[in-house]
Amino acid sequence: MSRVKRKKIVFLTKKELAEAMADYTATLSTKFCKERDYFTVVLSGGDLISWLSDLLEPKYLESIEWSKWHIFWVDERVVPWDDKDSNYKLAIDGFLSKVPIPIANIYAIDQDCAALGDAKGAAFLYEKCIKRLVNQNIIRTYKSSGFPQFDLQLLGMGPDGHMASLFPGHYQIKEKANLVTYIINSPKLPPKRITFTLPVINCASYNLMAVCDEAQADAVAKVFEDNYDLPAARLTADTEAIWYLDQAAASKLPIGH
Ligand SMILES: O=C(O)[C@H](O)[C@@H](O)[C@H](O)[C@H](O)COP(=O)(O)O
Repeated sequence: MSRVKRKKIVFLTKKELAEAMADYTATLSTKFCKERDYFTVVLSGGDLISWLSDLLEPKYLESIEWSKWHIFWVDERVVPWDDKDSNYKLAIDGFLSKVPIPIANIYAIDQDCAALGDAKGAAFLYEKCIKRLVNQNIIRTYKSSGFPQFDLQLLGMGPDGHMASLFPGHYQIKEKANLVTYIINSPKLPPKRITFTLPVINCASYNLMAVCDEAQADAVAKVFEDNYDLPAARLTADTEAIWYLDQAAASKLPIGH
């Protein structure tokens, strides 16, 4: 399994963090569109989507090869697509409806499972969708493992140290065989969710974890002490695992860290 050491950059403001995230994403878009004609991007929920709005600036809007983007979710709440808690809805409303990514390249969870609250079915069908795209070579595979390798994942962390829907003390963090798993008693509401498993998350070429605000500062400090009880401390990547923090989120890191 990939084991790159996590890096970090601390930004003075959220605005600077968002600008840097847009620049990072645009640079990787250029790289992967040139190398393989596709750019596979994995989103999470939470505040992340609002920070992506810098990509709507004309300099990016006009230069990015949006038609080559393929969009996935590292985790999704199993609620109807139009529910206020849906990560799909959040991303569509805040970002995806404003850029020319073909709708066929946006891979939401199965609509019926979402409407019925069928987390197990949603996880099964999302895994099937990922495997189909691996067979079509839209998603690469990680070395010889056959695991999907996404180009860029944009992640967030909760104050308890969860990432995606992998929560401390819940067994999903140990899942190694499946690509996608599910939880029906998530400590963060809503309770039913699907999530990529840790091996899939860590196979990605680039993982950018963006964390702002003081509520996450204790968890950030524990992650950088390598406290692996926190799922987010286990984040690596094939090429780069980078943490973008604002000053408040970084405020409990030891001086000089
Ligand atoms: O759907 C979700 O709940 C998530 O994808 C989750 O993993 C999120 O990324 C973190 O909880 C950070 O959320 P905030 O950005 O809101 O702190």
